[in-house]
Amino acid sequence: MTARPLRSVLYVPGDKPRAIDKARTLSPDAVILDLEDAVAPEHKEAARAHVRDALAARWPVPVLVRVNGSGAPWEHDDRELALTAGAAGLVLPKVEDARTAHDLSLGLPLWAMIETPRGVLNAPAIAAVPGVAGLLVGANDLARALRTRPHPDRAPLLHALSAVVLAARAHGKIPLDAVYNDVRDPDGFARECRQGRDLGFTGKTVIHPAQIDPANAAYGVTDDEADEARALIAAWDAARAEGRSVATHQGALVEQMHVDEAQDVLALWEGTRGK
Ligand SMILES: CC(C)(COP(=O)(O)OP(=O)(O)OC[C@H]1O[C@@H](n2cnc3c(N)ncnc32)[C@H](O)[C@@H]1OP(=O)(O)O)[C@@H](O)C(=O)NCCC(=O)NCCSC(=O)C[C@H](O)C(=O)O
Ligand SMILES: [Mg+2]
Repeated sequence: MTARPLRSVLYVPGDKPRAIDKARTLSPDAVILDLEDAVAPEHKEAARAHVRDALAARWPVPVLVRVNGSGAPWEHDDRELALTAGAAGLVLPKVEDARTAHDLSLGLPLWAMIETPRGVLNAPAIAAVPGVAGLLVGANDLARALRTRPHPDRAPLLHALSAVVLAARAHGKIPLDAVYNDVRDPDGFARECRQGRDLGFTGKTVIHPAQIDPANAAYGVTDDEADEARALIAAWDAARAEGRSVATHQGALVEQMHVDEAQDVLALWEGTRGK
């Protein structure tokens, strides 16, 4: 369980000051100011200036910066900006090996994007790097690199999505699901959020204001779910008080891991109340 909820993480193009201002008024659990693919080469420098200004302002949530990756002409300036201007973390695209993640863990939490076949294969080693806070799936780049074709239930990507969750969870890191490109398809978005949550992701990266509340709902906890978690814990406490090692709740076995899960649910509920 994360100390902070990360149900929705909003990408905002670094060269769009109006969108950056708007993001400050929205309710994602974190924001990524993007200097990479959302910004055309001729706008990179202006974007860096907008991002620096944005980081100087007050934000209600953590603000990460996605920098251009290794080999790009902007990589050093972008990293210097993220390090000096107050970003809460650095999002690094197309991370393919642990060495890169290690070398670029420069004092800021590193969020490694897994979006190439080599990145997926090396995801466990990348997640194991101490400075890595989490793994983000980049499904557009990954689909292109794998030569898969679009599929409504993401069947061609399922092995990679699960590999990212497995790697992150094995090392206590946070897995965040990929963006959903069609910002005018709420049903498809909700379906993909449910799938991502079922697969074990902590939250979803999003690209449009309209995707924030549905992601928060899909990855959040309802009052009924919180009540259910409390009831399960009460059943466990009663059983333990009677000296029993296991309990049942509504006919189903309850053991310590179910209680741990219920406590995670309550922590998320507490952390997102009113948000
Ligand atoms: C996807 C968009 C290009 C759609 O833009 P548009 O049609 O202009 O949206 P709207 O007119 O509906 O916008 C309404 C208002 O909302 C603001 N807005 C839009 N998007 C954002 C945002 N992301 N953050 C904050 N505010 C936003 C607009 O400014 C309008 O405001 P106002 O004028 O005041 O009413 C557009 O949504 C967009 O650019 N989204 C972000 C794209 C992005 O960041 N892409 C990069 C990350 S995803 C990626 O790289 C994939 C990954 O690497 C992979 O490989 O998969
Ligand atoms: Mg990408």
